[in-house]
Amino acid sequence: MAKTQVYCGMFVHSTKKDYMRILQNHAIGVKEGKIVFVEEMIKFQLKANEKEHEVIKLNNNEFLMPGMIDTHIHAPQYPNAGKGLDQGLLEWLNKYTFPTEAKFKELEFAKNTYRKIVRRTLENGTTTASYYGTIHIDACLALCDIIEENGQRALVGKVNMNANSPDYYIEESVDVSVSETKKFVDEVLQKKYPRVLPIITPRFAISCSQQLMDALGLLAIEKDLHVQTHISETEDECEMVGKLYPECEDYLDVYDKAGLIRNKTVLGHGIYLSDKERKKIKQKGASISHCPNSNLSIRSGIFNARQCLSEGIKVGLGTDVSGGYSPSMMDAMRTAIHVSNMLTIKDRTHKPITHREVFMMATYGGSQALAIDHLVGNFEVGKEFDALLVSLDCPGSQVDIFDDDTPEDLVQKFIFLGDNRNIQKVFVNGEDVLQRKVPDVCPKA
Ligand SMILES: Nc1nc2[nH]cnc2c(=O)[nH]1
Ligand SMILES: [Zn+2]
Repeated sequence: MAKTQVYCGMFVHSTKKDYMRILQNHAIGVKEGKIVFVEEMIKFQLKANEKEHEVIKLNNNEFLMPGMIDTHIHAPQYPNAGKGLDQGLLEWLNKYTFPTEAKFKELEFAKNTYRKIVRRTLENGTTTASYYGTIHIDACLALCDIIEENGQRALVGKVNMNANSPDYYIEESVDVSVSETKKFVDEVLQKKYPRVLPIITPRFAISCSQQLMDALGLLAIEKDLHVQTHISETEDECEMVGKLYPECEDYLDVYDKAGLIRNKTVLGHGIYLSDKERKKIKQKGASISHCPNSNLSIRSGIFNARQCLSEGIKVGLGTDVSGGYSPSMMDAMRTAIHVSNMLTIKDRTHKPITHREVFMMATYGGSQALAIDHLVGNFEVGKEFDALLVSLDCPGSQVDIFDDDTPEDLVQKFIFLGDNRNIQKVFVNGEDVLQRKVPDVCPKA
């Protein structure tokens, strides 16, 4: 019989009550990938038994935290990460993004690129990602296989677009777009991946007709699927949506009329949402993916995370590669703080979000945003053990520790000064997936 792995030391996670709860001298028991107990070390020591337990002791400068959850990332845009940030959203899509995504018709190119982004995000501590693919079904299916092979947890969306898109990158008709999506969803579900699910992914209201969104909304309801899309990211985009859908009350209403706003819906950005739209998002149990690096890099706007959190809206963080140049959720945490600080600089009555809120949004908040908080997101008994072993004194660490640093200071220092070198192990369902032997990444892709 497999032993229960028992990690002993310091843990940090978020709960329903606390954005950041630190447990010192605690023990977490993990059996068959699941958390079976969380208790004080003294209590565990009373029942510890060599035959049943494999004890792993953390040192003083190490801690465990939940794996990070990237609620919005475009896998096919990874080749563009760190370049082409000289345009605003709509021009950027046409000049850089659509030409790159069109290349995913080529399956080998797709596979090589997807291997790189999945490895890179895992190394940076992303245990779950909600990926946008492209319109190409074969490439999206390959992305699912590669995620599975590498041991990551994910939602994967075949992108839908049948309007206002270039001739070389558009789906032929509503029928083709819907039937390809159904085929993708069915194939993914049939494969019964333990940790990969399909997500309905209309790109945004500009590139989908109402008829297409209606059909996708029906499909999501019929099969109880997740949904992801973009909303209110830039002012130009909002203006164009107003012109394209004059019969709708507002941007959210375009999606809501189609049945796309559900408790499994994650909306990217939402910078320019009205009070009424936010109220409806909350009512419907949908969520927002805040992508701060992208919002600054392509100059979309300043999202008010404090407002959404205080209204009780579920908010996760996203990298939005490649509108955001960094695939790291640590970058997303830091940049979210800076974006919120900008609001305080403009208005001193604004209460900025802190390391505690961003930690929650990168972990538990992300799991709530993707409606997978019954499975992962924190260290509750019964959940799968998706976790990071963080070491602040590992080789290459850029974090220096001082005698008067408190446990919370260590976590703060990791958020602000840490990087992937401090992430020593990445557990998904109890397995250190960085140790997996996976096919090599082709250097030329
Ligand atoms: N940031 C971002 N916004 C979008 N809106 C529609 N498509 C995209 C995209 O690929 N990236
Ligand atoms: Zn995006």
